[in-house]
Amino acid sequence: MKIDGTHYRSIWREADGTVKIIDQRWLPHELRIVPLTNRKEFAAAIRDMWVRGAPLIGATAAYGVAVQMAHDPSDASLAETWDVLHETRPTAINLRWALDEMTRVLKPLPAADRATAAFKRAAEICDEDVETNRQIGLHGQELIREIAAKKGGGRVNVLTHCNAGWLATVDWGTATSPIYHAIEAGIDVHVFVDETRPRNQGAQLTAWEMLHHGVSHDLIVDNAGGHLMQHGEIDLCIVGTDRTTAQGDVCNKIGTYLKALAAKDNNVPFYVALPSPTIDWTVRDGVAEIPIEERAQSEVTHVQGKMPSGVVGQVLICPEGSPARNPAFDVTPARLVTGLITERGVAPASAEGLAAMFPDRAS
Ligand SMILES: CSC[C@@H](O)[C@@H](O)C(=O)COP(=O)(O)O
Repeated sequence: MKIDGTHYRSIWREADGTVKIIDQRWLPHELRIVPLTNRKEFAAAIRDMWVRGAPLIGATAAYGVAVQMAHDPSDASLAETWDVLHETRPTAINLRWALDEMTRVLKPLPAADRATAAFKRAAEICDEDVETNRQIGLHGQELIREIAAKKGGGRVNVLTHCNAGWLATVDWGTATSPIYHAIEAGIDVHVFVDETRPRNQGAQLTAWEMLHHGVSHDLIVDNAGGHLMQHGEIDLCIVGTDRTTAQGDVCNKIGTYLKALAAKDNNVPFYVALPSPTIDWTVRDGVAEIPIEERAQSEVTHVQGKMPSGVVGQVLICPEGSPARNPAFDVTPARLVTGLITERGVAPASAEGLAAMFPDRAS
């Protein structure tokens, strides 16, 4: 997407072969672009969230494998890279999907051919992600159009959680793609952006995206969504997902489940936008089977912001020494999900719905 007239993807390869990312830890205060040059840096970039968002984590891992293949294309190196990158973030299934895909392509090749093939496949994974998200946008746009029509062409109010925007993918975003497409199609859309504690991806990233793309929006605290729904201020919710099970349970950023409960109680449609690599066909019961990443206590006890001095830093917001818990994701059961917006269309959130949409993938 464009920032101040320049088109960016969240990850790309320069003509000289260097892989670059937007270091998202500094947004919205600074647009910092950094190269990732070796496996250690790729692992740190994913673990410490220089990049984040399930599809972008997968794309970054793919390039991480490619950079490692240029350094050491042996079988041992390929296998070790799978392990090193896979352990960085346990919940987003796109990470495993991308590592498996790179291994599938590279394993049968002679070592001497692996680096070239790896960069080619990583670039394709990025391009496929962009096209997939574009398709998600076109399907999701129709949902927004239907609501606008029901409102006699009135403004459609969308609530979103975390950042499932272009920064979380290679481009377009998942949850934001329907919004961007609807706006391009002339539909009047307003977005309520959950701040999304603890790391505030909504406040720092989604609000930044909305601002730069001229999207009408309000930043809200995480606890405001239910109140706004009770008062008819939300027409639909669209969120992303880090892993959706074969029966349609949706794992996403912590707090998503509470929004889905509030939506159900207020008859607000609750949609989840996802590319097919985010479906984990090997699991059914999301609550029982998906590993939930527990992150550092400091993400809860501190918040990051720009100080009056202009320095970006962290401040303690609780008594020093108070312990904290920090589960990074939760699971919204399929029964609370109105539909899954995929690149092939909108599927009911059920085993049957997903199997009918992806007969070639479901087992
Ligand atoms: C298109 S991104 C979907 C999800 O990955 C997104 O909603 C989310 O939960 C991101 O979490 P994060 O911890 O920032 O990686």
